[in-house]
Amino acid sequence: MSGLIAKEVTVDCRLPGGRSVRVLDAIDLHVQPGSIFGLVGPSGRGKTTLGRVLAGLAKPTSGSVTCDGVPIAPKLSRIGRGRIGMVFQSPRRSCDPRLTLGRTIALTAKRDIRLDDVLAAVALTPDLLGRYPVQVSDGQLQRAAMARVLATKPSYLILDEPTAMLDPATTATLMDAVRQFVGAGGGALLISHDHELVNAISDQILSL
Ligand SMILES: Nc1ncnc2c1ncn2[C@@H]1O[C@H](COP(=O)(O)OP(=O)(O)OP(=O)(O)O)[C@@H](O)[C@H]1O
Repeated sequence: MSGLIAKEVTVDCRLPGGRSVRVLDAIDLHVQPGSIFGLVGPSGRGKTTLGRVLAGLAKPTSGSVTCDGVPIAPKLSRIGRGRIGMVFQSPRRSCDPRLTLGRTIALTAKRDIRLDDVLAAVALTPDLLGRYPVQVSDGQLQRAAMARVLATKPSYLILDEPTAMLDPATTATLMDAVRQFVGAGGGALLISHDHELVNAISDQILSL
């Protein structure tokens, strides 16, 4: 079946002392191609954990994730790996400080990607490409992080609080890029504390 689909995803985490805590309990969700799925909920409810499981970055204790029928969890397939792109809250933590923005984007870009289109989608001007992360603002770096993910041509985007550190103008630019991605047939999961933003942009919302 098409879509990024979680079935009965359960995650238990170990605490110091060996005790285990259930972070996610049999969660189902379906991110359809061409749509935005909003994920909201109070701090500590497991939104990031679920995003990481959906991206294949963390294993669930039980349950499964498939991406257009390809397994992501419990076992991540090689084909599944490239289908999902994740944008994190902090671009400073997700971008290598030793690489210019241009190199950051080019390093994992698909060969046939039109870089100009990707840069235009996030309103990143070419003069910024020669700069290192320390030489740009958080908003500029987050747009580069988004460009890096778009340049891998994912089928699905998972955005974990991508606008938490950004001003309204940069937030609008990033959300426009998400709408454009979805308009071209991609599916997006937007994790955010910002209910107003999630309500405005999402086709479907799950509250954890
Ligand atoms: N490796 C871990 N070991 C133990 N507990 C963990 C681990 N990772 C996450 N947790 C716990 O799982 C719960 C969910 O964390 P998670 O970061 O997914 O929540 P969240 O909803 O994204 O929170 P926030 O909105 O504050 O980012 C938290 O209570 C956290 O303490």
